[in-house]
Amino acid sequence: MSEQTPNTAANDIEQLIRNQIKDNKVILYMKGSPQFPQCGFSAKAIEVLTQIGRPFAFVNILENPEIRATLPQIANWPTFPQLWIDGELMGGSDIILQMYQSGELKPLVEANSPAA
Ligand SMILES: N[C@@H](CCC(=O)N[C@@H](CS)C(=O)NCC(=O)O)C(=O)O
Repeated sequence: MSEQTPNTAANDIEQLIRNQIKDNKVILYMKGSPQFPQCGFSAKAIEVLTQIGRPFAFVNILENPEIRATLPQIANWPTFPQLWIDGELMGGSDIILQMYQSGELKPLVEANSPAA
């Protein structure tokens, strides 16, 4: 039935996101790419993760409008970037920076991402 299509599509996107978060222990949803962040907040998150120096996955939400629309509802967090570690949302760029400065973030990333 055609009226089921939107819900089915939304469920597919939600499942895709849940799989990304499950399959990638450190994943950043961001605007642009690590090489070319397209927002100052995403650039700040990348600076921190680059300092930590462990591999991480990323999703460019500018190229994935469905993820951009759906993730904030799943996460209950309205903005990007979003850093997820081991299935949990850490937060956006302010929290990422705070956690880095407090010394909390580096060991957490290291525990969830082996050196390349
Ligand atoms: N203080 C926030 C700033 C992030 C923010 O305001 N992001 C905006 C502009 S890049 C955003 O994602 N808006 C929703 C959208 O563009 O979909 C943080 O710590 O991450």
